[in-house]
Amino acid sequence: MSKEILKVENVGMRFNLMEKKVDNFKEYVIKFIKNELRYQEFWALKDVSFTVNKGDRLGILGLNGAGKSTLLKIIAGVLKASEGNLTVKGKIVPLLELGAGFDRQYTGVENIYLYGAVLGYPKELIKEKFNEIVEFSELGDFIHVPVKNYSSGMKARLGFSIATVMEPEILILDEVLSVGDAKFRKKSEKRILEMFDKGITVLFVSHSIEQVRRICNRAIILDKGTLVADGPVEEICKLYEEKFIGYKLQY
Ligand SMILES: Nc1ncnc2c1ncn2[C@@H]1O[C@H](COP(=O)(O)OP(=O)(O)OP(=O)(O)O)[C@@H](O)[C@H]1O
Repeated sequence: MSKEILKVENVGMRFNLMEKKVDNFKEYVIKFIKNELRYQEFWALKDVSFTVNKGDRLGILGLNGAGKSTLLKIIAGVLKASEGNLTVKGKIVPLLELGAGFDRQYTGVENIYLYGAVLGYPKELIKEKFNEIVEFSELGDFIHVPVKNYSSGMKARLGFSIATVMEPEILILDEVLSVGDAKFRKKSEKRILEMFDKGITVLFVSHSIEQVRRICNRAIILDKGTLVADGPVEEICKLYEEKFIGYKLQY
């Protein structure tokens, strides 16, 4: 019998958007004191419900601004939902904005420990996996250089190497298979595919429908913050191509 690992129930996310533009912090403070700040409510997600079973590889489709990243951030615990419930039964590793958690002043070596701690890995475990992380990142001597001197691809490579060295139960991938150069992309996709063989659960956001078809067994569609379809990957991708993109892609 399939085991439920994630349950999203009636989740909603409200952002408060400033009605008028505030140019600087001083103006913000003055308006705040005078109680002149006016906000407009914006629901990025509304009443979203679905469940994910262990071993499911769920693709999340939707046009720009549909709410995909917001949903993943809520599941990862980066954002707190304004309403609804979330039940997670397993260790999550979110690959959202790779390297976003790095401290620019510190070297790659120092950031391995820092970022590892952010992901909840014990220090001993990071020590044990240290060489493997450095080797996979292919940064060579740059591992001793402050991260502020890295290119964006180098940061993403180090972030990916740290986050995937341990095996999580749920892996969240937000457009991360498109980072780095072609060689690293191939290598990172191989590492992810190896994790799949071990029955890992995956939540996957990509604008590449071809990649969703290749990686996922199930998919959902978000449209302006609402879940509008949920089913087997082929059926949902076809629906998305017809109803949202307006034509069938060649792949
Ligand atoms: N911190 C925030 N404050 C206000 N609005 C936000 C915030 N974060 C996201 N939004 C809004 O929520 C909506 C959903 O954004 P989200 O990034 O989840 O979309 P997405 O489906 O991931 O889009 P894309 O495909 O372009 O990455 C957008 O309209 C966005 O402007």
